[in-house]
Amino acid sequence: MFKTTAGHIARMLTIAGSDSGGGAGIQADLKTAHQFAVYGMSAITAITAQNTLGVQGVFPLSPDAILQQLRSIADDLGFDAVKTGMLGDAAAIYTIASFLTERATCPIVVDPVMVAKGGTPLLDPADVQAVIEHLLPVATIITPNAPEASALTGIDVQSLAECKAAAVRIAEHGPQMVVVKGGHIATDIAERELSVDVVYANGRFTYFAAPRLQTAKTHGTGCTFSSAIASCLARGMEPLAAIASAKAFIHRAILGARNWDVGHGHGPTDHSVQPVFTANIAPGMFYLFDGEQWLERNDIA
Ligand SMILES: Nc1ncnc2c1ncn2[C@@H]1O[C@H](COP(=O)(O)OP(=O)(O)OP(=O)(O)O)[C@@H](O)[C@H]1O
Ligand SMILES: Cc1ncc(CO)c(N)n1
Repeated sequence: MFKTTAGHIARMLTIAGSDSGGGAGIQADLKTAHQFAVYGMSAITAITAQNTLGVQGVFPLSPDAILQQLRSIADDLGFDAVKTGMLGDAAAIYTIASFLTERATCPIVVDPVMVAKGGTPLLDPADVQAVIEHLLPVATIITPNAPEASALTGIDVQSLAECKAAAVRIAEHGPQMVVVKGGHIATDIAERELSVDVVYANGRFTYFAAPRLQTAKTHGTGCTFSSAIASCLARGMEPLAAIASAKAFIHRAILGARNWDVGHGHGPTDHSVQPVFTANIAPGMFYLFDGEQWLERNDIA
């Protein structure tokens, strides 16, 4: 599938929570890295007892346990990109942000995980300010969903216009690129129901859209998307091309699992689908994924 230079394999480190159900968190991240032919490593921040119906328990690890994992990885294996997911609380955020400031010289994708799909908090709501003050400044790319973009900005994000406004506000805190994901927002463009991810960087918006899939099998979509971006960055891809590849991958992964019978609630996605790559992504354009390739759509920009 992929060719890697002899002796070299791109390495991606995920700093996130464990999902016993296997569809989100560390498990989704490592399955995704593997599918992009990237070597995956993990520093676990918390163990969750979780399935497709919800979260039954959350067991945070101490900042020291998190830091020791990070040091073990940095002292020996190294990494070409980092992704952060569920971090739990402000103490974990300070520890991880200081580690990344001292030891990471590679791209960092921050998925500011706050609440699981069923409504269980995965970050103490009082600690949103720690994300803003400590995590946003170290992020190369941040990938909030609509409720997370609302929590980070105070803007009630329910439409494309509000995604754009929130992206500009979040960028003021330091990340080089902001992706406000459209999974929670119904967007009708040219009479099609689309899931549109809004990307903001260097004063310009770029849009990645795909048809909205009518399915409840969306457990872990955000984790899969952000770890696909980090995997592509680890491979040396440009940020916009990495986001396009991740969007195509999550679209295919949702499609791939729509007839699965795994669990009784929000089922997981299929991480075994093939990635799709494109090199020709220009900032400022609107792109639509048709399941096979990206189409540039000037008419709906
Ligand atoms: N029904 C859908 N059809 C097509 N794409 C979708 C759908 N739901 C989500 N996506 C895509 O999946 C990616 C993740 O978006 P989403 O907003 O669901 O993240 P999330 O809420 O953080 O996910 P989670 O909390 O389950 O990990 C985005 O690229 C989004 O456009
Ligand atoms: C561990 C974990 N991280 C992130 C999410 C968000 O999907 C989840 N449900 N569980």
